[in-house]
This record gives sequence, structure tokens and C-alpha cells, in this order.
Amino acid sequence: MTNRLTDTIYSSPIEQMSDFNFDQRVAEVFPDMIQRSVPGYQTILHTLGLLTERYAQAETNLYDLGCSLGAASLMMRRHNTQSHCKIIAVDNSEAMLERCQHHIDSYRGDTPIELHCQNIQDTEITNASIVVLNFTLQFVPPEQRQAILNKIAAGLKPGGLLLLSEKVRDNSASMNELLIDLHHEFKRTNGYSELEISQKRTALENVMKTDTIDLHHQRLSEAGFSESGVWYQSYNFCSIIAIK
Ligand SMILES: Nc1ncnc2c1ncn2[C@@H]1O[C@H](C[S@+](CC[C@H]([NH3+])C(=O)[O-])CC(=O)[O-])[C@@H](O)[C@H]1O
Ligand SMILES: O=C(O)C(=O)Cc1ccccc1
Repeated sequence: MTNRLTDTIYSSPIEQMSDFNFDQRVAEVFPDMIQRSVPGYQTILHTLGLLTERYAQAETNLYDLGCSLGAASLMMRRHNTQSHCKIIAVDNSEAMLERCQHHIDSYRGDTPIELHCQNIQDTEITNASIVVLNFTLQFVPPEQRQAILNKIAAGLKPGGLLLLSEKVRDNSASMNELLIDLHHEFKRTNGYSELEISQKRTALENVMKTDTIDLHHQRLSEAGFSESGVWYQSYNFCSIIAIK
């Protein structure tokens, strides 16, 4: 994207730190923030394109849960070759959705994209061939995560696909520390200062509770997915494919 606004949200000392939330300021700098903060973000979107070519089924719904500015929806729309599909993109941040609509309108595509401002806890999943949770489940309270996966598995057609990308925690405390450290180095390389890294870490503490990869596999199996596998991991960021 050209003329991308730089994320400077945590660049000055903040006296009263409040929890991270997806407001207007975050929405404005989001492409820069996610690109500089999430290792493999582009790789994951690229692979979603390949998966769409393989897994989209005609006359089904493709869901993008926690769509932010619609990057995953646009990728699915660009790669979908099946007829009579609908992309349903959901986010509970009005600021994100407003920008998402502009984004979508500025590209052409055959598959219609419907935007819904709601909690993904309330989204009905029906007749789905692909569901994307690209770094969204991590923001849902942990005790509500299983119910969402159950609903997704129930709403997917046989052979349907879930792409679940998450920041994760390692089983071993020392390995976890190392992976977090390497991620922080990645952020420094991308121009974030020590202050920005540490203030954002504090802001995320209460709102982003990470799980282990083992727990993700367990939940997916419990939900009724026949298979799940990690296809990508970079430091403490991973992406899982689950097939119904
Ligand atoms: N309960 C919820 N219901 C609906 N939306 C939610 C909820 N909780 C958080 N969100 C939304 O989930 C998105 C998470 S960002 C996803 C990136 C995108 N998938 C991408 O492929 O670019 C990831 C990140 O910032 O690390 C935000 O837009 C929130 O408003
Ligand atoms: O920046 C981080 O440390 C992250 O964990 C990733 C992220 C990216 C965008 C919004 C919230 C968290």
C-alpha cells in the first residue's frame, strides 16, 4: 500500500496506560502496525490465496472473522474461482469496518463481500467452505473460544477449511521467553523503539491471552475437525489449517 501511515501510537511515554483497543487511531495506522508487528503476515495472506483456490466450494459462504481492513476477504475474493459464493466479513470495531468498506470499494471483484459489525461470538456460520480467523481468536476471552470453534465446525461443509492464525505461548517457559525476545528483535528491526515495544506489551496484557499450540489442536479436535496442522510458524506467531 502506498502512503501508509506510520504507527507511532506507543512512541511517547504514556502515564495512564489503558488496554489496547481497535479504535480510530489504530484503524488509521493498522496496515503499518500489522506489517511491522506480525512476522509472516504477508506469507499467511499469500497462502490464504492458494487455499481459496483449493478449498472454496461453489454456492457457499466464505467467512473472515475479525476482518479489520479486509485483507483476508480481498485475498479470498481475488483467488475465488467458484460460482455463487459470498464473502462474509465480520468485525466489532466500527472504525475498522468503515475503513474496510472503503478498501473493498477501491478494488474490483466478482464475489460479493458483506460486512457485519458484530462480535464473532454472535455470528451465525452456515453453508461455509472456508472460515478465516487471522489473529482474531486471541482477542476473545479464553473461556469463549471453544464455543466459537464448535460453531465454525458445525457450519462448515464436509471438506471445509478453517485457517486459524494466532500469537502463541510455548509450553516451556524458557523457550517462550526466547521466542518473545526474538519477536521483540523483529519489531526493533522494523523500527519500533524499546519504549514502543514495552508500552504495547503492557497494553495487550489484559486483552490478548495466548494459548499453546497443543491447546489449539485439542480445541479443534473437540470441535469436530478431522485434522489440524501447523503449516507456518515464525517465533511465537503461528498459523494452523484445520479440515472438517
Ligand atoms: N469479539 C470480536 N468480534 C469481532 N471482531 C473482533 C473481536 N475481537 C477482536 N476483533 C477484531 O479482530 C481484529 C484483530 S486483527 C485481525 C487482522 C485481520 N484478520 C487481517 O487479516 O488483517 C489482529 C491483530 O491486530 O493482531 C480487530 O480488527 C478487532 O476489532
Ligand atoms: O505487536 C505485537 O506485539 C503483537 O502481538 C501483534 C499485534 C498486532 C496488531 C495489533 C495487536 C497486536
